[in-house]
Amino acid sequence: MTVTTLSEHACFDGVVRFLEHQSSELGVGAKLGVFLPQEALSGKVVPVIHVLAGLTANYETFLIKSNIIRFAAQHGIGVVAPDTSPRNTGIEGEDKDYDLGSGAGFYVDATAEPWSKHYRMESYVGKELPLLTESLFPFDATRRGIIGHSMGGMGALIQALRYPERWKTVSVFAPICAPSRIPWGKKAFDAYFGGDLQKWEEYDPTILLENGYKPPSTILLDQGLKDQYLADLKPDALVAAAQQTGQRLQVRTHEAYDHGYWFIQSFIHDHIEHHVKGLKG
Ligand SMILES: N[C@@H](CCC(=O)N[C@@H](CSC=O)C(=O)NCC(=O)O)C(=O)O
Repeated sequence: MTVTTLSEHACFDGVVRFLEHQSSELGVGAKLGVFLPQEALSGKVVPVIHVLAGLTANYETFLIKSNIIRFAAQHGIGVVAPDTSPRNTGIEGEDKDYDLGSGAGFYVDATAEPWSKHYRMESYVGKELPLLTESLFPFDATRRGIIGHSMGGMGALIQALRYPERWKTVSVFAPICAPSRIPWGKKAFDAYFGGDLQKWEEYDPTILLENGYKPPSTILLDQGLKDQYLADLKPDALVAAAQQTGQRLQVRTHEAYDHGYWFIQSFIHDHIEHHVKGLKG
């Protein structure tokens, strides 16, 4: 397996490294970002948090814009940041829309043509990437957390609900909670799954909760009330599903905040504390 280092940057006494490798799940070259805290550079095995970004973002966005590294460094936690989709697959129209194709993989394994060969982000972020990064760095496979924003929040919820054995802790910022009911989700699911409505249900966090899927630990969800996409995110549907099934979901709303990374920067420290309790406690 060849992994190429694209660049490396000292940061908070650790290192941010951007890498590229040939992904077996995606069938194309894939880029990612990694933060290695000082402890990991000295060979100590550390907990790790994977971060899933939203539409139009890439493998750099969350690391650069969220301020996560300051707090991950304080607690000696590694960070892994994948891209938001495969790139350069050759699928016609892949780069045409901001909400479908490149930059918009929705963290699902597509089953419909022409997407199914390369658009396998669920397996990439949930299986291939943890194994790859844990083979390269001293990241503890038994102490993995996952954070997501918007489309990535949906991805983090799907991972935590469908595969609670993979993750110990989960938290989300302004996630897409009920994709099968909103325009972004309908467009993506129609393309990636076609008319297979069973798949739509399997990748809708609200329906997963309604159907009794359980997260590994309490989900922390932060939502700004000035979020320009609030009507499409539907946190109330997720809350209702969690109440109905008695699932562990802690929701915090914030009057003044919108959808962007200024909001994430303002609360990322609480998310890291949430993960520290579960991963190091
Ligand atoms: N640019 C689009 C809107 C895209 C957008 O707002 N993306 C958000 C996530 S939305 C759901 O997944 C984001 O965080 N983008 C990355 C960033 O760096 O801001 C449009 O043209 O309307």
